[in-house]
Amino acid sequence: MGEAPAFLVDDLQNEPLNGFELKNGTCKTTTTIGDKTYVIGGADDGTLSIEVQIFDRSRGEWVHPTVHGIKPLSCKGHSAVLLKDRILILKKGSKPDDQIWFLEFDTQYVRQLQNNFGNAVVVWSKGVTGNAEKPIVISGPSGVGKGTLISMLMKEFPSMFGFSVSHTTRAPRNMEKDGVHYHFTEKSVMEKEIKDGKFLEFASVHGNLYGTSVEAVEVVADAGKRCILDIDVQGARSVRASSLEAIFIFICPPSMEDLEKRLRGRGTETEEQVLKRLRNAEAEIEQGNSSKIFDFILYNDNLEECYEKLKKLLGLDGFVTASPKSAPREIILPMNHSLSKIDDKIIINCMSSELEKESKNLIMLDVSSLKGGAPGRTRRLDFQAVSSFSDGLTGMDQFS
Ligand SMILES: Nc1nc2c(ncn2[C@@H]2O[C@H](COP(=O)(O)OP(=O)(O)O)[C@@H](O)[C@H]2O)c(=O)[nH]1
Ligand SMILES: Nc1ncnc2c1ncn2[C@@H]1O[C@H](COP(=O)(O)OP(=O)(O)O)[C@@H](O)[C@H]1O
Repeated sequence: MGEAPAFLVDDLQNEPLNGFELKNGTCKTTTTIGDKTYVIGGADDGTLSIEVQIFDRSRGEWVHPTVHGIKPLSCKGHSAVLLKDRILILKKGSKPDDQIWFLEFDTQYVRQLQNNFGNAVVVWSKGVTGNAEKPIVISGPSGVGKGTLISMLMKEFPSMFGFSVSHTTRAPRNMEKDGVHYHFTEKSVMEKEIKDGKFLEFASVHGNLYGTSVEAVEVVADAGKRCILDIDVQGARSVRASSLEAIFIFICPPSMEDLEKRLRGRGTETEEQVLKRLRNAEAEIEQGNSSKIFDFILYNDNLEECYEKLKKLLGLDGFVTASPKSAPREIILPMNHSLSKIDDKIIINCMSSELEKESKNLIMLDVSSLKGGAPGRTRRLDFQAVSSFSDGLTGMDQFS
């Protein structure tokens, strides 16, 4: 049982409204789900950092949940709306790319963490507008050409794809840069971070530890790009079992002889490492072909042909890189706003905003097609400006 200011308990008991903003100047909101009230907002130490506490009404006590995910930066205030398995948080006066957040309390990922950590768990996930697509997981034995194919894709479509930079305990190769190819790290540091739940997946591969941090995937989504993960079969299996929706592609060599030639030709490994990678390759190819993990298997015989097939399955064949569209209009939610919810539409009534000059004082946030969520960002949010309800919600401007 944790300590929390007594006045909050009184406030909670008197004001059980969802999304209610406590009027005691602490910039907190409360959201009640069953016998639990989630109190979200400024810490009691006077800072505006966003903390989460749960008041268990049936037991009359405070619960301090384990909070996962990268939490939102402090803000001057926020409003909250309860959705099915998460609370939508709209930050006031924050930048457009930092104003929509979700606190998940009953999603698949939360339940998974709850099983691992055994107490109350909540997870933050930022909301991103637009149509960012599912991440792509690429696996295959060492030397098959994964890195080469990924580089080709990122070079041809720089604004479309972003690479998930893994952590590894292996030593950097000559041309590899820390933070670009990998986050090169100490084993003890990485093990501690794994224990703290910072990794989406991890595996021991060819004698070293490799892992994808939640942050690695989130920074790509934040940049509005589609995330590419280059991970081994064990990692792919873990991601498949996680709640991160992705497309899984396995790259196969034409033969073991070709694989050996490529691996030796690359000249980055010692003889001992080459032999270890070749030994592991047989089992990886076997699993890649037989397991149900992968949606697609591509043979990388002729590089150009394989690349064309990869583009085709990603829907990029014949894709002409379009001239950049005019930047989407951005809106900043005003400090002074109120919320209501009609089915899957959140109506934000702006008391004072730029939009008022255009006599558009309502913003509608459509949450009907939300995708993704923790670990990773929550995608497919759609903002629209509405003049008033008398419009019948027609004639709306798209903001995403
Ligand atoms: N599970 C997992 N595997 C990874 C990760 N990053 C890289 N790998 C895999 O680790 C293996 C070795 O990678 P690396 O040492 O860069 O050698 P390469 O495969 O020869 O390029 C490859 O199968 C990668 O796909 C990760 O974050 N998680
Ligand atoms: N289709 C291909 N034919 C011949 N060589 C290839 C082909 N694809 C990749 N390579 C070469 O094989 C080596 C290993 O490729 P790389 O992309 O580093 O593999 P991985 O990332 O899977 O370990 C590199 O020297 C690369 O230039």
